[in-house]
Amino acid sequence: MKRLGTPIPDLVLLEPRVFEDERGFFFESYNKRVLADLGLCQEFVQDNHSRSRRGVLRGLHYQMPQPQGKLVRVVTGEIFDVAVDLRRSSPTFLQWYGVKLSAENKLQLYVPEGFAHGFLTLSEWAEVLYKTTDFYAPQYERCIRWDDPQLRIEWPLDPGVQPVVSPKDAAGVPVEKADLFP
Ligand SMILES: Cc1cn([C@H]2C[C@H](O)[C@@H](COP(=O)(O)OP(=O)(O)O[C@H]3O[C@H](C)C(=O)[C@H](O)[C@H]3O)O2)c(=O)[nH]c1=O
Repeated sequence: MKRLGTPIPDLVLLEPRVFEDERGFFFESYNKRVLADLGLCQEFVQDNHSRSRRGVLRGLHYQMPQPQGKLVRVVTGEIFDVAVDLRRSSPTFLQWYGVKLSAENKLQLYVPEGFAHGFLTLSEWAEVLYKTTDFYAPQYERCIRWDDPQLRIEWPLDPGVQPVVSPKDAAGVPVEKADLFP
């Protein structure tokens, strides 16, 4: 597993070592010791799996209190994965980063606690697996609008095309009104 840099130091992009042969491929999608050697010593307590059709946008979500770090990967299709730094004390406060994660590139993104997370589905279908560092707590769930005018996230949407979002996400708040991290 290689640790690749991102413009936001705590946001980590990982590239697994893939073993290919005439049968197909094998790779360790998660190895606690390997991640610890790369500086990621988080304990994960929950695995999530979602499937989305093209044009679905899930996010921007975070929990407060009880924030979740998330280790995100894609096993079918492709997504544009986005993380936003919501930590007021961070030099990259309110900066966002987006990256294409796909079954093909096998890249993984570690989104730390204190970040909002969301993704846009780029393929006909995408299945996203992610580990979290704390348990789901719906009572603490927060949602920032995906098209927040201050964040100006450059989602790869065709001009004039709106994403498919849940009613909860359609009711997301502007970041200026959101509860943010210290
Ligand atoms: C997140 C979650 C949801 N659920 C239930 C609650 C709902 O009945 C149903 C769908 O939940 P929701 O619409 O919140 O799912 P997403 O929109 O994919 O939410 C996720 O999307 C973005 C990308 C994230 O980063 C978060 O992990 C998470 O908020 O699953 C659970 O039972 N456990 C869970 O951990």
